[in-house]
Parts: sequence; C-alpha cells; structure tokens
Amino acid sequence: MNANWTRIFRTIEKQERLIIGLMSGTSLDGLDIALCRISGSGANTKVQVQDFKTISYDNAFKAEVKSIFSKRDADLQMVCLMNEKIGLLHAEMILQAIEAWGVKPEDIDVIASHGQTIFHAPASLHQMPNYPNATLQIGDGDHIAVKTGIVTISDFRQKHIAAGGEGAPLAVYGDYLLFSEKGEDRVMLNIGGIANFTYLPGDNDATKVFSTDVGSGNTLMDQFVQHHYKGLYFDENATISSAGVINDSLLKELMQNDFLIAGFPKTTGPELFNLKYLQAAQERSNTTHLSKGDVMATLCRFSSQVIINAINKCFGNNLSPCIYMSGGGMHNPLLVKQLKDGLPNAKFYTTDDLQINPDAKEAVLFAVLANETLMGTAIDFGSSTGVPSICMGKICLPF
Ligand SMILES: Nc1ncnc2c1ncn2[C@@H]1O[C@H](COP(=O)(O)OP(=O)(O)OP(=O)(O)O)[C@@H](O)[C@H]1O
Ligand SMILES: CC(=O)N[C@H]1[C@@H]2OC[C@@H](O2)[C@@H](O)[C@@H]1O[C@H](C)C(=O)O
Repeated sequence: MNANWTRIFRTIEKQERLIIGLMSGTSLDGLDIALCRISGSGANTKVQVQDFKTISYDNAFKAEVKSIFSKRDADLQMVCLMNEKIGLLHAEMILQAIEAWGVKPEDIDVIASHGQTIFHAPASLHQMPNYPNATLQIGDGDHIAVKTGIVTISDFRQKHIAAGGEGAPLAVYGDYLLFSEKGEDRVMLNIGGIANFTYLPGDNDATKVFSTDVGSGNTLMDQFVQHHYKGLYFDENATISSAGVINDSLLKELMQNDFLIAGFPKTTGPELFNLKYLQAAQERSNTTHLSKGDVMATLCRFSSQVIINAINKCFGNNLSPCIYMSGGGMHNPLLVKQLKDGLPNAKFYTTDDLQINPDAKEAVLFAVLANETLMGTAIDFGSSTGVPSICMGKICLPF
C-alpha cells in the first residue's frame, strides 16, 4: 500500500488531529493560517486554535492576482501560471508560519487549503442558459502537499456544486458544527469582501440551517479606496466614510439589484459588486459629481443596509437574534455602529465570545471541513435550504 494512505489512516484513528486551515479571500490582503487542534467530528467536533497568523501579500503579488481576479477577459496564460505560483507561495508561507511557531511539518496531520477564488459564477450571475453554477479557486494543492510534505485537502467548492449548491457559502457546515446552541437563535455574520451569514436556529434543527451571501461587505469600499486614494488599501477605522455625508439618491440606486431581493440562500462576488456597479448607480441617480468622501459614506451605508435588510428578512423585525461577527468589516467602527442602530433588538458579539479569533474564523472553518472529509458522516440539512449533505475536498498526497 502507498505509505501516504498508512499516514492518512493513522490520522483518522487519532483522538486529536493537528490541522492547518488556510483562507485567502476576496480582499486579497494575505493568507490566513490557523493551526487547529481538532478532536471528534460532526456535532462532537471540538476545535482549539493553537496559533494564527495572516501573512500579507506584497504589492507586486497583489497586482498579479488582481490582473486575473473576477475579470472575464483575464489572460489565460497568467491564470495557468498563477495556479502554480499561488500554490507554491502558500506552501512557503505555511513553512514560514510553522517555523515561527516551533512546529515541525511532520507534526501536522493535514492542511486544508481554500485556494484563491478568481471567478465566481453561479447561474444567477452568469445567466447563460445550459451552463451550470461555476466557481474557480486556484493555487494547486499538489504544490502545497509536495513542498510541505503534508497531506493537503483542497478545492472544496467543486463538490458543493456537483451536489447541487452554488459552491458557497461553505461556512454553513463549520458554523453549524461549532456554534449551534440550543435555546439561542444565532446569526454568524462574516463581513469580508462579501458579507454573508449563517442562520442557526435555537432548536438546533439542521433542516432550517442555511448560509447566504447578502451583498458587498468591504469590497466596494476597498475597490473605491484603492482606485481613488493612492497608496491606501482600505478605509482604516472608517476615517474617510465618517467624514462624508450619505447620499440618499445614490443609496437608493445602489439598492436596485435583483440579487438583493432574491431569496436565500444565494451567492455573489466582486463579479457583480464592483466599480462598474457603482458607476451605473451614480449615473442613474445623477450623482457622478459627488465628493469621494460622500461616495465612501454612501458605500458604507449600503453595506450596512444590505446586512440589516437580510437579517430582518430572516428574523422579522421583532425577533432578537444573537449576532456573532467575524471578518475584517467588524473592525470598521462606522459599519458596526450602523448595524447596531439598524438592528436594535439584536445582541451583538464577536466569535471571540465563542473562543474563536474572528480574524481566524474562516480559516478554522476550512480546517473543520477537512476534518469532516476524513471523519465525517452526512448531516441532513433537509431539501429546502440548498445545503447538500456531503464531504468536500480533493486529497493531494505529498509523494
Ligand atoms: N480597522 C479597520 N477599519 C476598517 N476596515 C477594516 C479594518 N480592518 C479590516 N478592515 C476591512 O476588512 C477587510 C479585510 O477583511 P477580510 O480579511 O475578512 O476579507 P476576506 O477574508 O478577504 O473576505 P471574504 O470573506 O469575502 O473572502 C479589509 O480590506 C478592510 O476593508
Ligand atoms: C466563491 C467564494 O470564494 N466565495 C467566498 C467569498 O467570501 C465571502 C463570501 O464570498 C463566501 O460566499 C465565500 O467564502 C466563505 C468562506 C464561504 O464559503 O462560506
């Protein structure tokens, strides 16, 4: 038998597995690396985050990824080259992180690699008859496995599509396994480039659980800042947006999109929410003359309003869910204030209150998905929620 399988069987038999979860999201800021101790599986999963680090991408690399990111006319050779380059870079970053933590590669059982999404095209977005839901993550897992010598599970989203989903959000699985709590209606709200949430009903009924994207979290604000403010990558602490004035006409036009009124679950990306989307809304509302600060103030309000509307739609205005935030947008004070003002009945927390560092949460969820790939059994999420009962990921062997 190939010795890789002996190793995988030993991993499966262990009481506790050391799994590295990786996430590199739509913000393209860097690679999140979470070293997780995971025991059990399914509803008995226990995770302890032993170490966490985000290793930033340098500007030249960000520019390379941006040249092919969510672009319909991307250079195909560059896509091909970047598939290898991202895999190699992620492997180097993992080795750098574990060296800093004093951990040896042979102590790690598995790496769970999300890769870098470069295009997300659910049927609702591409609107091409006779083509399925589609999504593409690059940064090949074999490079990570070979360079680190660690079994790597990668490319989680394809199985979700094969089983009838849109390839996202995958947070639903880990959120359900780690954070469901009897007696408490929970919303696990992640404000990354795209904002999404998982609904966890207090009766723990898996058939009611779902996860959905709601719209732009930070991506429109980030894109606007990067385009108009030389040298800035995002609106740190909402300095720019706080100084601007919300323009109601522009806000109203930003809210006019079929995606925002479609039912749950649904997914999207910067393929929809981009500077062209903003430009079209500005033209429709005659606000192309608006100051940069006022545009930023309006974009921040747009992000908070789509989140508020989606949570209200899920709970009705009178219910009082507990909202556990994660993702970079929870560090934006203006956005969070608007959420709190707009959802006065909700109680706000962060996943820190559930012992998971909010910046690490998505990387941890991929570690949990890899644990399920090895150990899990199907969970019945019912037929109505768009959450297929499956294990995901491709196993890449080191030799
Ligand atoms: N102090 C801060 N003030 C304002 N915004 C912030 C702050 N810190 C982080 N952010 C926002 O968070 C973003 C990074 O978020 P995050 O790392 O969660 O994104 P991501 O993982 O790439 O997204 P996704 O979940 O869509 O894949 C930054 O680009 C910025 O917009
Ligand atoms: C296709 C893709 O990469 N989608 C990401 C993105 O970032 C946030 C949102 O859009 C979410 O749908 C998803 O990531 C998280 C981790 C998910 O699948 O749950």
